Amino acid sequence: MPQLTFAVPKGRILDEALPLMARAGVVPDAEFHDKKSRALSFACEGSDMRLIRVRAFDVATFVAHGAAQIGIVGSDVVDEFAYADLYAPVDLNIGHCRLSVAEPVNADAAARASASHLRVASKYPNLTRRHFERQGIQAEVVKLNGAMELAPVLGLAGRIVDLVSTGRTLKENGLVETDVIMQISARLIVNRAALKTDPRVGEVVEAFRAMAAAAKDAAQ
Ligand SMILES: Nc1ncnc2c1ncn2[C@@H]1O[C@H](COP(=O)(O)OP(=O)(O)OP(=O)(O)O)[C@@H](O)[C@H]1O
Ligand SMILES: O=P(O)(O)OC[C@H]1O[C@H](OP(=O)(O)OP(=O)(O)O)[C@H](O)[C@@H]1O
Repeated sequence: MPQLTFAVPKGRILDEALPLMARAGVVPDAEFHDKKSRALSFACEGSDMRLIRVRAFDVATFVAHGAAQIGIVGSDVVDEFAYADLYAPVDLNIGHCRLSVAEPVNADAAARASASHLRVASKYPNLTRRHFERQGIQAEVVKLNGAMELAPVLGLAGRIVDLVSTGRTLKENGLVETDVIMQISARLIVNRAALKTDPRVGEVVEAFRAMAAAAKDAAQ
């Protein structure tokens, strides 16, 4: 059997995910923690699994295409892509935030209510379009990869759709949250075909399921 590949995101979920992974038996080798290392692929202790560290959106792409069989990623990314080949069986209860619409504090509420078309800056074009479609509004999405909060001030878009946790970033950039589109947390994801054909994938899912259930019991 070829080596299993587990994809993790480089960003902020990783610190919270590593202790959960360890409880499920997935422990990267020492090189993973070496800040000077330029390696992107790492061995795991006590197993022949390989860990790859990639950008959050790319975790879903690697897993959906079967290049990695397992991964960890925010449900924002899972829902934005909606890949048919990707299955998200375990809520890891970390990386909590929400996807929201925001606009300048001093925005004209009357103009907003009558708008049938608007321009929105977001890293999530599909979720953004879908949200406004449900309200009968055709949204033109300007795709940005970060610092969405700058778009209204600079006239790039009237509103933004972005992740919010404490709300500090919105506040410090003169924006106010107007709608919550969805609550988000990190998920274990697997490639559906790999889950069907490779028993090792199911074993990893069960280990994470048991770990998540034990964590939930401990929290109650
Ligand atoms: N403020 C936040 N609070 C909690 N979780 C967050 C927050 N921002 C993002 N997340 C979660 O963490 C995931 C990764 O976010 P992060 O900001 O680390 O990546 P990124 O900088 O957008 O990624 P990349 O650099 O690959 O584009 C998001 O997809 C989301 O699920
Ligand atoms: O509500 P808050 O607690 O302020 O968090 C929200 C911020 O966190 C995320 O950005 P991040 O810090 O990951 O930077 P980036 O996405 O712009 O790289 C998100 O895109 C917001 O900008």
